Amino acid sequence: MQSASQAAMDAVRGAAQDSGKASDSAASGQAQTTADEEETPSPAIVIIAALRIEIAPLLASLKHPHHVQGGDFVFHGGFWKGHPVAIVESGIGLDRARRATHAAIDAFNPQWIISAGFAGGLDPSLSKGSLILAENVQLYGTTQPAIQLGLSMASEPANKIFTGSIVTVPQIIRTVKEKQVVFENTGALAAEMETWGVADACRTRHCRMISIRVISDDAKTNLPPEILTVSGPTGSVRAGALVGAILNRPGSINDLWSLRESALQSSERLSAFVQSVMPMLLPSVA
Ligand SMILES: C[C@H]1O[C@@H](n2cnc3c(N)ncnc32)[C@H](O)[C@@H]1O
Repeated sequence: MQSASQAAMDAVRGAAQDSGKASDSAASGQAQTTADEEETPSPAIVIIAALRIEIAPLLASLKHPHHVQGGDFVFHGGFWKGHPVAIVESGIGLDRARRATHAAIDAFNPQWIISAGFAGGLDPSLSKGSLILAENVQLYGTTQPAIQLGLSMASEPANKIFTGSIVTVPQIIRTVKEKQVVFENTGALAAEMETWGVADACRTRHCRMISIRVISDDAKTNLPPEILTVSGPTGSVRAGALVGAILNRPGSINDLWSLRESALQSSERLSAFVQSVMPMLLPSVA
C-alpha cells in the first residue's frame, strides 16, 4: 500500500492534471516541469474530518475531485473557487486524526488545517445545528493544559454561531447524564473525538489550525445505545451490527433513521460554514 502522504499528493496531482493546470503551464512556454512535485499545486488549506458524511456537501463543492486511499485514510484533492484544496477522511478518533494531520503536513505543509466535524453538545444552551469555532481544545481526563487555536471571531448567538472551548473525549458521550458530567468537569461547549489529535500534531509541526464543529446531538439528547455498536472502527456502518440492533430493539430503526436525517442537516450547515471561513484563511497566501 502506498504511504499516506504519497496518496495525499496523488489526489491533488490528479485534480490538477484533470483541470489542465499542469499542462497549461507547460504549454505556455514557462520552464518545463518534469519533477512530479513541481506539477502538484500545494493546497493552502487542508480540511480533516473523521467521516465522509460530515463533509459530503463540501466534497461536492470541489471541482475536478480526485480520491485516493493511502495509509488508513481517504484523500480528496480538488479545486475550491480556483484554489487547490485537500480534504482528508481520517476515520474516528484522536490517533487517526493525529496521523492524518502528519500525513497532510508531510505532503503539503499547508498554511492552515481545518479540523471539521460533528460534536455532541455539552452546554445546554446550544441546540442541534449550532456551530462552534473552537478557541481552545482540552483533552478529557488529563491535566494537560488546553491548546489554544488560531482564528478568533465573536460569537453570533442569533445565528447559532459560538466560540469557546471544546473537549476531545475517547468515546461517544451518549447520554444526557454523561454530557452533564463532562460539562461540569470541563465547561466546554461540546465534545468530540479528533480535535486534540489534529491540534497536537499542528503544534509539533508549527502549522496553524482551526476547529469547526456542528452540534449533531445536543445536551438534551440521549443517543441510542446501538450507536456504539453499529459504527465500525472508521465510523462506517457495519451492516451485520445494524441488522442485529434492529432485531434486538425494533424501535432502534427509527432512532437510527432520525440520526441519519439530522446528520445530513448537520453536514449541510457545517459545510456552508467552513466555506464561509475559508476566504478568511486564503488571503495570507494570495
Ligand atoms: C461520531 C463523530 O462525531 C463526533 N461526535 C458527535 N457526537 C459526539 C458525542 N456525543 N460524543 C463524542 N463525539 C461526538 C466525534 O468526533 C466522532 O468522530
